[in-house]
Amino acid sequence: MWEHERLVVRTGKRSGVTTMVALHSTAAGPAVGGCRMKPYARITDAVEDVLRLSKAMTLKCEAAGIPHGGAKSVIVADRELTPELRRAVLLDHADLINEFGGAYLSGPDVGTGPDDMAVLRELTPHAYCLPEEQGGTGSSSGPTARGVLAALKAAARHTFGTSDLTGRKVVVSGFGSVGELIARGLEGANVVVSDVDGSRRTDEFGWVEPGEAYRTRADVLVPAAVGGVLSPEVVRDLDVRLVVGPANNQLTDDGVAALLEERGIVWVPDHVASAGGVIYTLAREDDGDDHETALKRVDRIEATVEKLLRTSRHDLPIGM
Ligand SMILES: NC(=O)c1ccc[n+]([C@@H]2O[C@H](COP(=O)([O-])OP(=O)(O)OC[C@H]3O[C@@H](n4cnc5c(N)ncnc54)[C@H](O)[C@@H]3O)[C@@H](O)[C@H]2O)c1
Repeated sequence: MWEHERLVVRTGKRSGVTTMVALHSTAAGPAVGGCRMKPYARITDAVEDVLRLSKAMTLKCEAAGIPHGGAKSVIVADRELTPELRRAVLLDHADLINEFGGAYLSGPDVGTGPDDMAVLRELTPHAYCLPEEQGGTGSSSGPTARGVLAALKAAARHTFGTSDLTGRKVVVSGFGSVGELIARGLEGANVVVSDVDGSRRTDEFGWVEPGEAYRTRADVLVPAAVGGVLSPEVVRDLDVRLVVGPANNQLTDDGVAALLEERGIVWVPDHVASAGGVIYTLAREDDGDDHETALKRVDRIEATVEKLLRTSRHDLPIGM
């Protein structure tokens, strides 16, 4: 069923590169969502991605109590982007954002960062998270990681009877900007990390090869890389009691939530666990909150998760 308000795909006049915006919903307010830049095997894969991610943003805003709807944009990086071409693509994308007249507010996502937002801002006011020296709040990875740790606290209390993870084995799959901060925040835990990029390996934490991360016996699994990682086959082999992480759209389809539940694995939906970044950014940039006040808003994810797990069907005895 088609449930999006708008999907616009454009080939940029400066760059010749395809970029797109999916507006899922503006029912609650202007739609927010990051701008993802990556290669896709087929253009239809990019369309599928932008549609799924934009819907997840609506769910994320709703769960976080933010008066915004969900959207997302994708830049199809189907060729090498020299600095000049990257700039041209971003300016083209800014034109596309302007076509939405403020109904779509963009920020960084996988493949883009605060410097890219500054380029967008040259042509559109609807870009968030500019570098701090340019008056923005910069990368949202810190608040996102903080939100995941808040979710983990509530989920651990629910699953293990205590939020203290001392001695518990935690696998963090995706040792990128958010994954690294989560790993560092897991004080006392036996943290094992994994990444397709072998250069990310460090003596600071244990290491597991990416192919093994989802089969490793542990207490907690933190998906912090890409989406679509929890398929029926993967869930069958999971050997953990709790899954909570920032990766967007972790399930290959909604039915996988029931499979997790059947296996007695507590799963915190990613749209709840990963909301720290958007909560913090809007608190600072729209509401004018100071840093500490905005972080307190992020910390409320703990209470949200506590309530969710108390009332959801996931509230079942652990069967492992
Ligand atoms: N950064 C944020 O504020 C934010 C907010 C909400 C959600 N998220 C989501 O969290 C996830 C991580 O975001 P990030 O900003 O840390 O991204 P990132 O690009 O900094 O890190 C992702 C890491 O995952 C690794 N990776 C990619 N594919 C992998 C695989 N199959 N197995 C293991 N590792 C793999 C990459 O090499 C990289 O080191 C993404 O799914 C993102 O959409 C991020």
